[in-house]
Amino acid sequence: MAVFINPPVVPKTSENGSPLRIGILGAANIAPVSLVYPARSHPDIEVYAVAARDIGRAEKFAKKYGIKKWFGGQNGYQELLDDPAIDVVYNPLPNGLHYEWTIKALAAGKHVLLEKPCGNTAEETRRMFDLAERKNLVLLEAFHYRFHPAIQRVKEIIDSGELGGIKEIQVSLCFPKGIVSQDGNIRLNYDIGGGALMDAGCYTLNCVRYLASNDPTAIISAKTVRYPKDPRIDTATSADLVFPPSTPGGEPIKGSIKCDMMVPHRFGIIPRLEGVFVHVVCEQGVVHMINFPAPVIYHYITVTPHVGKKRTEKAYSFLPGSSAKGEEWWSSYRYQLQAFVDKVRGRVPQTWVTGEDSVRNMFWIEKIYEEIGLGSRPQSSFQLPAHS
Ligand SMILES: NC(=O)C1=CN([C@@H]2O[C@H](COP(=O)(O)OP(=O)(O)OC[C@H]3O[C@@H](n4cnc5c(N)ncnc54)[C@H](OP(=O)(O)O)[C@@H]3O)[C@@H](O)[C@H]2O)C=CC1
Ligand SMILES: O=C1OC[C@@H](O)[C@H](O)[C@H]1O
Repeated sequence: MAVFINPPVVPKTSENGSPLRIGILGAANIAPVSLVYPARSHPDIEVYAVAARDIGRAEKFAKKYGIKKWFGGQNGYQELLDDPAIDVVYNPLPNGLHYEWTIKALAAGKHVLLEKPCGNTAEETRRMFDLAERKNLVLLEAFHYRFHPAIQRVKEIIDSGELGGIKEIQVSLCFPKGIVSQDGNIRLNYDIGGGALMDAGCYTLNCVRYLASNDPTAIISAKTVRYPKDPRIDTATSADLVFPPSTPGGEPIKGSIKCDMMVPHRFGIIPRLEGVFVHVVCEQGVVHMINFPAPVIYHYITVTPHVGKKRTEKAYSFLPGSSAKGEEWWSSYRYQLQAFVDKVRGRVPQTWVTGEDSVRNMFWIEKIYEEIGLGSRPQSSFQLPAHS
């Protein structure tokens, strides 16, 4: 079994007395990989509780993953938030519920690790980060891939100038039909923030902005494939964007993003697996990375200069001698958890995704939805009661 899902279990040995205790809102499919396994090898965080709408489901999840406490039923999520033993909340609810439950968690005084995308709109995102700031709490949008050394290495290569200025950045996250089940999948439900651009596309947009070290200045074009059963949902979206030049007096960068959650199989039977990459064309060469969102499973970075030898790099951990922590088997989620705990504990994390970055990412998701004629996903009507 891959080490990242079966990591060495370390004793909880916090310098601060007891480890941080984290509670999960929802027995979400992603939670074992994104949090439960990574926390096993972190000495200073314990997955302490889970809440599910159905108490039986919460109990089953808790017992399966060795979680001490569970909450369920109509008030289960709120009971978890009200538990004074809990310091941190992980929010992997459907996108359209991110806002309400993050606001409630912050109001209850908890730090929040929030799944991507932050919410349905930039306005929701801004409000969440404002509240976190007012309450002096940590809030992070879980763009886990940013914490892994591999994408950081890609950025280091293009920023070093060894290949000259950046001309074009393409980021693609497309996966074969069948991965997103069509039966009740949250990604196909408009009311709770579904859509390919929200799901996979938020990574591609985040990544192109990260590599361009900038926000787009314009959308050149965008196109989409609508879900036949609900045309408000995109099953695939692509967009061509313009970014400011990477060098003074240089040409603007062209940024292209592509996401698809239902790529048809080759000859109708063979799943296509080639659609997950970052491709950067510079003045004097090209950098290509395979599998930027799940680099621990497998990745490679090829650097092809116009003149000179092509090379292939891999970056499963930071370079020896670096002060940054990490092991070759750490997943992007484990790197992310390291940074999150560091931040909560008042240390400087190796990497951070700022609130402003998250707000801008959401702003451009909405812009692209507007461009393709689908419009933003519905903004939450939730309001904190005045006394909170
Ligand atoms: N970081 C990453 O790599 C990934 C992140 N994600 C993100 O994580 C979040 C959850 O994704 P995923 O784990 O696949 O989702 P799930 O389909 O597992 O749903 C998550 C939880 O949402 C809860 N829920 C609450 N209300 C509803 C509702 N009305 N309809 C359906 N579910 C509801 C369920 O909780 P309960 O148990 O209480 O019933 C469920 O456990 C999304 O924001 C997604 O974008 C997803 C995959 C990968
Ligand atoms: O966050 C995610 O990452 C990988 C995708 O497969 C998934 O749909 C998405 O939610």
